[in-house]
Formats: sequence, structure tokens, C-alpha cells
Amino acid sequence: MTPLSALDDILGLALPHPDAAAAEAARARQAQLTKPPGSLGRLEELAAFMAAWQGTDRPKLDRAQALVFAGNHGVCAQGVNPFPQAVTGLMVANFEAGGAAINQLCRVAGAELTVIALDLARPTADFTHAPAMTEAECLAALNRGAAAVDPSADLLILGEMGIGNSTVSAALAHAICGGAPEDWVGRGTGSDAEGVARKREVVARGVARHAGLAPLHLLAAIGGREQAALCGAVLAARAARVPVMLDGYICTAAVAPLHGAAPGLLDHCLVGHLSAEPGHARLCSAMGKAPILDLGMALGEGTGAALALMVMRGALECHNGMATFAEAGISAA
Ligand SMILES: Cc1cc2ncn([C@H]3O[C@H](COP(=O)(O)O)[C@@H](O)[C@H]3O)c2cc1C
Ligand SMILES: O=C(O)c1cccnc1
Repeated sequence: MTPLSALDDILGLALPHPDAAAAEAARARQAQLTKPPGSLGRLEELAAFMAAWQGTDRPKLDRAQALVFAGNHGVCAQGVNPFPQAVTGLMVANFEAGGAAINQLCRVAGAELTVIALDLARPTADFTHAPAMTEAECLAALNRGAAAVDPSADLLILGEMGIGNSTVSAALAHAICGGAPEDWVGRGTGSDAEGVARKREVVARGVARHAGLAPLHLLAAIGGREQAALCGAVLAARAARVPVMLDGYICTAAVAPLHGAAPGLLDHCLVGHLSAEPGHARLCSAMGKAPILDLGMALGEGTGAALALMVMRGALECHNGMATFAEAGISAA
């Protein structure tokens, strides 16, 4: 994707649409496979989804790319995060050393992991006092996210790391979807009742400060660099017809500004799992997404998306490898 020079240019991007004929051909194949119709449930829909975006009735998953973006947030000054901000950089080192949950899950799921640390020494501004990023800063991170996408990947797995970003996510979700701060604020990495109350107050104050901005400008005013990079990656994947597996609450909230700007921008995105963070269910239903897994996880890093990749592998192995009734000599009559 050519680098963007203004956030509003996102609205004018000429982006590809799903191939309805390929999806229909994939569904027709599903109907002939040696199983009762519909018995593979969601797996059948996942195969048709991949067919639609890859433009073939035989979608493949030879190459899964996983990108984890990391950023630091000025709103941490409000005492909204149980862990210190330095943990963002320490976890990036842990990702690079192979010691985090996402490393194990990418290995077992067969995804190639790249971690991109975005200016960790320079946190965004505290969004309760000022816009978190200027438009130029937001675009720089967005363009970096876009440039990281391999256009030849068969599926893109997305994740994030950024101490304080459960507060950023709640504020983005609240600003874009409405409701009340308590609908969107949860415990994050383990805030107690007092911490959750403080997060609610911070979210209410921050969102009030930036009220009236259009969704893409809320990304700059409230979001951080990893949120902007995630938006860029989603757009670049769309331009290359690469389907996307989002992770949990933080990832879904990061791309909510794209949904707010034009809901169809996320048609090529699946949500890998339902986070235990309570705002995620509400956010997914507001965005018309049905998470694939529900394992009580609330880690981030792309861990739920990497697990959902294994489900997707199962879906495509069945779709491509099963015999049809005719091939197996079984009469459906
Ligand atoms: C050791 C550790 C590893 C993590 N991996 C992901 N997160 C997750 O927790 C953070 C958001 O929660 P909050 O808003 O409460 O800071 C994000 O970095 C997210 O990816 C982690 C958090 C910690 C502490
Ligand atoms: O669902 C998530 O992405 C999440 C929730 C809490 C903390 N970190 C990540």
C-alpha cells in the first residue's frame, strides 16, 4: 500500500471486495464433502471466508504471518496500569528471546512472528490532557504497520503489547460506540476495584476531552502507536486481499476507528477469540463480529488469534482434503 499522507485519505482508498463466486464455489464443495450438510459448523463458514478473500474455491494456509506491535502510552501517568510502563520494552525483549506465550503459540500454530517496537522511549501524550498523537505521528505508525505486511501471506495474525493499553482500548471503544465508561472498562492486567474506578474516571475525562472528533481522528487523539500500526496493517492486508485474524479486546478496539469510519473496511477481518475483558463482547457485537474461540483468556500479544489460526488450519484441511460423496463412492440418496 502506498504510504498515507492524511488520515482522511483512508476514506478514499480503492480497496478490493470479497469474491462472491469463489465463496459460492467453496460452499458448493462443502455440500459435496463426505459429511452431513452443515456438520462442520463454523469451519465451513471459515473455509468460505478464506475462499472469498483469496479469490479461489481452494483457499490455502501455507504462509501465516504474525505481527505484534508495541507502544507506550502517556495515560499511564494517571495510574491506570498495575504493571510499570517498563514492562512493555521488557516484554519486547522476551518476545525476541522466544519466552512469551505468543512465541509458543506461533510455533505450534505455524505462524512466522515479527515484533515491531514503535518508539518505546517516547510514549504518546496523556490523552486526558492533550491529543495522544499528532496526525503526523499517527500516520508514521500507521504507515509502519502497513509496510510490515507481507502481501503474499495467506493469513495475517495481529497482536499488541503496550502497558496501559486496556485503558486506551476502553476509551476508543467508548468514544466510537457510545454507552457509558463502565461498559468498556475492565480489570486489564489485574486492576482492583479502586483501580477499575480510576480507569472509568480517566476514560470518561479523556473521551469528553476529545468529543466530536471523527473516528479516524479519535485514533490519533486517544490511540497509541500500536493501535495506529494495527490499523495500517489491516488496511495493507485488505489492499493485498490478505484475510486478517484479530486477537482480543485490545486488537479489536484498535481497529474500531476503521469500523467507525466505514464498517466495510473490516470485512476481511475475523476476531480470533472472545476476551475475558467484559467490554469485548459488547464491542464485537457493535462491530458485527463473532469471535471464533472463547477460552477465558485476556492476555493480548496475539495469543487468541494464534490459537484461532489452528482452528482455521483445521477448517482448510477438511475443505481441501476430504473426499466428496462421489469420490468415496457413497450415495447420498
Ligand atoms: C507481563 C505482561 C505480559 C503481557 N502481554 C500482554 N499484556 C497485555 O497487558 C497490557 C494491557 O493491560 P493494562 O492496561 O492493564 O496494562 C497490554 O500490554 C497487553 O498486551 C501483558 C501484560 C503484562 C504485565
Ligand atoms: O483481550 C485483550 O486483548 C487483553 C485484555 C486485557 C489485557 N490485555 C489484553
